[in-house]
Amino acid sequence: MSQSAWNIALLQMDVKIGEPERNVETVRRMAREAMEGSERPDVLVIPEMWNTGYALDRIHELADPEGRTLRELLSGLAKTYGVHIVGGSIAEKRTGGVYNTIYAFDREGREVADYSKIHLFRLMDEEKYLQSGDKPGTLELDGVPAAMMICYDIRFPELARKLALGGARVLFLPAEWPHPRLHHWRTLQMARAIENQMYVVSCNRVGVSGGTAFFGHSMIVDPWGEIVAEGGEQECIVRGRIDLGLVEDVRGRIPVFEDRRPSLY
Ligand SMILES: O=C(O)CCC(=O)C(=O)O
Repeated sequence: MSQSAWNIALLQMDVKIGEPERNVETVRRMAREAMEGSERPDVLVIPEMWNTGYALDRIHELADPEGRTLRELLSGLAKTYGVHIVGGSIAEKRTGGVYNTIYAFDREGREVADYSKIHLFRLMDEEKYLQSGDKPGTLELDGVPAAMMICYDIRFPELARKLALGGARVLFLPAEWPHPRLHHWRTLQMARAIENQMYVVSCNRVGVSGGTAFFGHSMIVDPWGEIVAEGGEQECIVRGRIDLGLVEDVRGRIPVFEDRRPSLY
């Protein structure tokens, strides 16, 4: 089955640094709230590192071993509500260290994909505490090819292009992106959406942690670069509907992929 449209709900939460249990309660509450009302979402998206925040100096003690507890939680929520979940990213402990990893689940609660952030953000010392993943993030939901990146990854156009050439029609982007780079955040998502003619669906956190203020502005950008939905700076659920047929329409009108000259650059 290939779906023609999705209702999306972005759980733009305030992540409490170093308090996984409180953050679990927030995710449970916001997932429940997202499912209320007439426009039931098809997909829920959660921010980056939502279990721990950037408690990097304690990350080895706080990270979820193999992501076991949180994978069970997210799978249970997906099954209970009959919704796909792109489970933000979590700090998870594996052999070799702590990874910043997205797990994704389908409406039956089956784990369908995982992706560990491959570009670690040196401005926030990630490379000192985290291990980087070594494969791009692809998934399929309702037969729709999609992709996953995390926060800083959006600065790497080569990665988004590779995922689009691989067939992705929607790019999911959990993030913890702070002030003062709101202009970069919005512009980079619009650019990736326009140049790859795909939806970009991001979920950023809000709140202040360790002196850093996170601005939210979770977004859904369509393949023309138009903003379908955008959050403010408070904790909230950002909702929007995406028409998956628009991807083929835009790709047909301006055939960027066919017009590429990769032998020249
Ligand atoms: O690239 C940026 O400006 C922010 C990236 C970031 O905060 C992250 O990857 O966690």
